[in-house]
Amino acid sequence: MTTMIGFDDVRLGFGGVEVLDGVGFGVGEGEFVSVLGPSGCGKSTLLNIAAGFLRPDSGEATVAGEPVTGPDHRRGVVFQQYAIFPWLTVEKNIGFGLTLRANRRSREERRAQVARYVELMGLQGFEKSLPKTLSGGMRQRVALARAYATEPQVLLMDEPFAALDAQTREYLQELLVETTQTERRTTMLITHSVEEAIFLSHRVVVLGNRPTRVREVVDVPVPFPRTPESRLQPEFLAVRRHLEDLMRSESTTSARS
Ligand SMILES: Nc1ncnc2c1ncn2[C@@H]1O[C@H](COP(=O)(O)OP(=O)(O)OP(=O)(O)O)[C@@H](O)[C@H]1O
Repeated sequence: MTTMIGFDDVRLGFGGVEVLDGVGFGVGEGEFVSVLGPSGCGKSTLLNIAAGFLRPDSGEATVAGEPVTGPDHRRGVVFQQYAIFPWLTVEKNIGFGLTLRANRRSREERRAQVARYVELMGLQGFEKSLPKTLSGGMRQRVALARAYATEPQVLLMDEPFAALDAQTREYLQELLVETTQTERRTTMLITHSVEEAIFLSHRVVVLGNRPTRVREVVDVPVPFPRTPESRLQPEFLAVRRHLEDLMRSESTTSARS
């Protein structure tokens, strides 16, 4: 499998405190990989390195085989806080990336692409709405639609559902898992939720405590298509138990140190 997102011995510290201590793993083409780890272990830092917002002290991140040296419109990023423009309507937000030079499309293509992602994210009827009139869950659907609409090489998602209530969060996980089954974009997702990581991913990368390395990479043998019932399958429950044990042992280690 071609590696689309790669971390090779990535090290980074802040003000003399070592955070990432030689992190290495890859995300294959079309793969969905979640990154779990104790609070403050450097998950967001890792994502920011892949996005080109931060440079490692040593080691390298690559996207599609090229070293990451700075931000690039071919990477779609979704954050916890709504990364959408409050002054643009839903459809203008979704189409925004398609007006930029790197991803520019004709007006017709833009219209078709926006309509496609409005539909995939269930935003029909809200095309002309402004973000302030939408619920938190709908705003995140706009952010996802905008990230997908440019058909990026890779998608990088940092806790996209963390600010949402439990029910909305589950609904968006279901919407995202459906989308990934039709879109197959290489995706790296940062999350605190074991359940979310399993439900969405082919594999889960577990990071350890600072100074941080990869503790384990866990395959998720839950078949696709995934549905709400997948959460009850024995394979799902077995992976959940394993990941919860790993996370628990990491938090015990950190409490002792
Ligand atoms: N720009 C920065 N300057 C100084 N320290 C930073 C900076 N960014 C992150 N850190 C520190 O690096 C460590 C890792 O932060 P990061 O946000 O990547 O962790 P995280 O695993 O995503 O955390 P959480 O799970 O709490 O969201 C933390 O101790 C944080 O305080």
